[in-house]
Amino acid sequence: MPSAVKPPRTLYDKVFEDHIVDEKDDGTILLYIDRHLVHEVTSPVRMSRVAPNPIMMLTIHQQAFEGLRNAGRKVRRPDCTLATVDHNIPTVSRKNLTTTEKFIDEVDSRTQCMTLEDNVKAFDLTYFGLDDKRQGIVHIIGPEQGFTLPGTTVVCGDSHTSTHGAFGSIAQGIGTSEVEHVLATQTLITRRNKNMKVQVDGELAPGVSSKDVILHIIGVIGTAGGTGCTIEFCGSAIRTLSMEARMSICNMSIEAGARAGMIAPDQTTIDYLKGRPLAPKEDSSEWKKAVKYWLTLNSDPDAKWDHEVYIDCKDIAPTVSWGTSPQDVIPITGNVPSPDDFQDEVKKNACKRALEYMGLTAGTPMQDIVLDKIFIGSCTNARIEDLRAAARVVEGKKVASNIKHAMIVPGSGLVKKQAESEGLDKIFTSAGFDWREAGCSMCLGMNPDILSPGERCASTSNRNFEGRQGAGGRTHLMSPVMAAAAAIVGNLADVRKLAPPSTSAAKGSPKIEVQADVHMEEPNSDDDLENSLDLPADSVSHPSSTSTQGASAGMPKFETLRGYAAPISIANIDTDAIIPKQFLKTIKRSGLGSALFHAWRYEAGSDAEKKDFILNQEPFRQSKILVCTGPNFGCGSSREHAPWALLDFGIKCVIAPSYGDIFFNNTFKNGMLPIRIDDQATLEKIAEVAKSGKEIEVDLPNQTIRDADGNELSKFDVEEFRKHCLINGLDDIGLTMSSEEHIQKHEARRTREWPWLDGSGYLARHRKGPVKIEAAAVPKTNRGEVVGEPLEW
Ligand SMILES: CC(C)[C@H](C(=O)O)[C@@H](O)C(=O)O
Ligand code: SF4
Repeated sequence: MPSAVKPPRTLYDKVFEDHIVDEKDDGTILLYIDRHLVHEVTSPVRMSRVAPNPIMMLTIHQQAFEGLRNAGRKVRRPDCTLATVDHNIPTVSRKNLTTTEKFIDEVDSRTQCMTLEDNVKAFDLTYFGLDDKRQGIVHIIGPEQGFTLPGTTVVCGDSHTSTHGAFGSIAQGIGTSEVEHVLATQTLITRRNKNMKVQVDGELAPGVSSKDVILHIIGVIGTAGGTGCTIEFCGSAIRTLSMEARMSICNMSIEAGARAGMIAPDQTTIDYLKGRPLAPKEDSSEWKKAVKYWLTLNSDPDAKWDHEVYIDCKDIAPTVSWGTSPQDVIPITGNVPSPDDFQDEVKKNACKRALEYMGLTAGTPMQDIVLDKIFIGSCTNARIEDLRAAARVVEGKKVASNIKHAMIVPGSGLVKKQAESEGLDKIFTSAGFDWREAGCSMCLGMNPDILSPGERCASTSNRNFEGRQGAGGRTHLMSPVMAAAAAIVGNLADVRKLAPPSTSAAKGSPKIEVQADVHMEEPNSDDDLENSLDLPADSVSHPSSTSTQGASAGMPKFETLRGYAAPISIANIDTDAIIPKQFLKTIKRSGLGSALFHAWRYEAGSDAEKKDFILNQEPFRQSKILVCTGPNFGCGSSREHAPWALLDFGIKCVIAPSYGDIFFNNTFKNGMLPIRIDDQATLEKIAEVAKSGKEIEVDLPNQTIRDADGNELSKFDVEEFRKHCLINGLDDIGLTMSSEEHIQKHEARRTREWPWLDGSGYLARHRKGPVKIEAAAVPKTNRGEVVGEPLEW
């Protein structure tokens, strides 16, 4: 008889299993999503709908919400969806704010924000707009409001969704196609991640914070170290950290290549959640039931790990980045490394390239590096605790005269308000800092806050990619106290020499007097609520009479692809490089081919092509395939604009040793095929054929790559479900729609076992539970044609 005893499981396994709606034999899983955060950049755009019949190729460019409208679909769980604007918005004073339209000067940014505003009204979603003091970076406001809860699944069209894993939730970034899928079905088609344990033990030294811990970890395991994994951070050092510090760590799991990061909930988690507006009411029976469940969420002692990493705190110093990848880190006491310090060729070349971009000479002491700008902000480090820690360093001192601009950008309106109530704004402004409104700001510079070419910045953000904070800009990543110290000294600096050393990460460490926490505010009445949400009174009701029947749209089929293949040999090509941020302001998915690899393809500030870039040479201008011999292609941001740009250029297939997980997923959603070839010699052989300018053939049905004469170059693996969808041009949403019964069953269990997860939006009291979707028996295009065989879940 099979034993009823479950094998030992990890925290991830436990939460994952509690969300499985349905599972297929090949390991494809339909996962229920408890919490969906939405922002303006990745929600308006919808994948192009392409009719499967090549003669009638019809491409319709729709917005995500527009796609729902056209298919007669609703947002299934408005009560589990929370939207805000953060990436595009100016961070200048909002004193004169009247409307978004008048406030945002830049046309494309304005359009993106206004499109979201229209959509949240039409679909009845909770929205924190520019005039709402709860507005802020999406990963700051979720936890702040108690929207993020332990044991939940959380998604957002944003890679740093990993932040929310600090609560013991499975929190993953998704692409725009998946955003639409979640809006329509409240589920995600996914697979199990591998389990990786990163155990950090010991005591953090003075001046060392959680940011140093995560930078150090990434330095050790590399930016592809966590590929395919959920990392659980554990160990005595992690246990002592505050929730804010844990969030900074989980936030950068994505820079470690992981799908998600998690920390088991404990008393610190529970204390943080007490009284948050969207958490169950303290001392209610729901709260007690929730706490009991939350405390069961930890890894069993004998749980099996796919990878284990052990870190001793005594090895962690205040850490800064020197290069253009988050793995390029070094203690502040070190010197700029040299290519000769690296053994393998790929790393030597990456170092050479990074030093050139960063304008650095090997051997220079890090503390001799002179700065131009300081940025304290971002979803990694713009919480109240970060600002308190930075203020302690800055108090009574002045920003160095060589610093052109030092900005503090709080993560949310409530962080800003709290900081002001503690007088932190005064400390910063007296020192010469600019005190701004909440938003993503110079973390990626989609708004006017950017670096000019050649400018060097000490930044508390999470990415130091080429051009990340502005074309030609140079970013050094570090903790808030280190950025504060750098502002005062004018160079990269060691905070331990400057401030009374303290560990900003330790629980209960703030030395500044804290007034009542304004994070707890909740609207008093429905009128208040409707005013602050900027919703017309009648919009807080009720499903319209629109049919919920969803016709599924098709995708272009992928069978055999023959064409020129462009060889590239760079490691860690991030999606910022594939398509820089200035091209993300579109509400369409088309026309992005000209922006592909923009900084590498064109001379700075002009349309003139760089002759040596492969895609500017014949016959590679006509490439249909890209062969990248460096690992971790498409790492970083979740922007689906990256596959859209490749596709629009004409590239439908990428061959590489490994990929960023979100990029890998996004390609399939667009009818593209990413192939993993992990044998380097085989890959080099394919790249050689590509380089010779001869065509290559990728045969998906037979999973074979051939040269132009039909000789086999390699076999490749592809998951059965994905292959089936590609060959038949199937659209995921249509497939999931046919699982309505399973979804309803899960929702009934959810209401029974985890009642606090229902109706958690502020508008819940007006709502009557999930919006029912009806099964579409056979997937169809939005013009009614059947696409491929229906696939049962
Ligand atoms: C715009 C968004 C897709 C992106 C992300 O996913 O990370 C952004 O937040 C970033 O940090 O680059
Ligand atoms: S990484 Fe930067 S741009 Fe991306 S969500 Fe966080 S703050 Fe915003």
